[in-house]
Amino acid sequence: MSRLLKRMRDWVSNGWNTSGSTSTSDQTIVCSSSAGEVHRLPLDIFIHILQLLEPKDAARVAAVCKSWKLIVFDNTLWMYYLKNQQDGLSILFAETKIRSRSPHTAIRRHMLSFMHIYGQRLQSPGAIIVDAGAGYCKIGWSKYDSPSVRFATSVEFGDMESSLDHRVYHFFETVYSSMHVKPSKQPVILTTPIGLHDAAEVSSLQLTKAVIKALVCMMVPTASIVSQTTLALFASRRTSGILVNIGFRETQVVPIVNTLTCPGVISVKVGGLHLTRYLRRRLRRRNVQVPSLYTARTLKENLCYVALDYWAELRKDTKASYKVGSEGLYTLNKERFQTGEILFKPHIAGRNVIGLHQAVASCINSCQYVKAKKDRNWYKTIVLAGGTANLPGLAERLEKELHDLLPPSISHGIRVILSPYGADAAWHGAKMVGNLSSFQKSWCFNRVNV
Ligand SMILES: Nc1ncnc2c1ncn2[C@@H]1O[C@H](COP(=O)(O)OP(=O)(O)OP(=O)(O)O)[C@@H](O)[C@H]1O
Repeated sequence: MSRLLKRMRDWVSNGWNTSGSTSTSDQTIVCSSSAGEVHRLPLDIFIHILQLLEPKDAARVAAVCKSWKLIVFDNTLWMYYLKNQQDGLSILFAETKIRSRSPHTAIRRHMLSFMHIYGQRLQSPGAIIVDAGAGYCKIGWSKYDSPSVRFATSVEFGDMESSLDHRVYHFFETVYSSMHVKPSKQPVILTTPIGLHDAAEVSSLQLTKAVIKALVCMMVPTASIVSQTTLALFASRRTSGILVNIGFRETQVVPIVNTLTCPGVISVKVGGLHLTRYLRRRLRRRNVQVPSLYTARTLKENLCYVALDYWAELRKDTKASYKVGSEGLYTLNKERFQTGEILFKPHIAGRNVIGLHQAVASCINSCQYVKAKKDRNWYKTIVLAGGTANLPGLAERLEKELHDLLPPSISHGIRVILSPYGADAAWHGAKMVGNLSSFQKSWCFNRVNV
């Protein structure tokens, strides 16, 4: 095998195929004599040898003869190369399921040339992703592994006294200067809703206009604006399911079918900030002084979890400690699971809203008759995203509550899945979109500088 591989590498590096045609006498000699032993190999072994070559070398091998060209151009080889990259499964998912923004123009797999897709992905400039959540903004280039810059969104939207246009412009200036890129060099993907601190005062149309104005002023070449929840679902390699985003100030339960949000979205005004405040209040009641919300947040993120059975948990010793910087060691007991409990019983934190399990059950009831392509039970997959979804035990508890709440005919087969990316789920969904071979053609609906 290694001898054959070496010979193939030699053919490639000696430039037998530089003309790109199979009709020269030299190339005929390659096919009929030097390549003779390769021609006798079973096809799968020949493909395996090709897989050991660099993709650019495999592409050159195609010029040796017609039968090699057929094998090299076949999708099997290029799907292998795509799958073997970092995040290969996500790349294949993206290129086959979300190439087109509209699910109605989905292209069949056998009509795609994966060799072409591979080449286009190499040439793609990627995109700057701006996921401006209500609490935290995550920014990075789509070719990075994860967001490279994070900051509190409200801080960078600037002075509350200045005009909306000015604040949005200031925000994008911060984005580009922190990324050290010129706005005119890269397309941008912006997730919605944009977490402008006082968004209630501003209509989404006003905000969109201000965003487009800022991007035009900055000469951004193209832009794409996509919903956070749809992107978070993509990040778990799905196009249908119920996406539960536990955000900064609220939780959204969003039914998505074949990439489109369908009626039945439920918003509950409980988010990570409420859990942090509740933990701080409970600790103060025990005379534990927590100087800042930042400290409470750190304790929450490092010590809190969700109990599978709340009443059984109360009978256990659940003490655990955590050192917060120079402030010292904090010891939490029941607060460790009582904090997350407000997701299911918001009234204990003084919030007059329904619990997470009730919101999800209500969403399931309202959308279970919507049909998804090839998946009758799409609504039985519930994907948890957002920072608070990282609380250990949350997925198991929600699944248990749903089984208790819904009739067996509906609850049978329900699965609650944790997004692999937590708070960064929307960013990672945007990364899939921004690196697509079809990104600029299919997803950038607006050439903002014309
Ligand atoms: N490991 C963790 N455990 C518990 N909570 C966490 C963890 N990591 C992050 N969080 C919480 O998640 C919240 C922020 O979530 P996220 O970044 O998803 O919000 P956002 O994107 O700004 O909000 P939105 O989705 O509403 O726009 C914070 O309250 C943070 O404390």
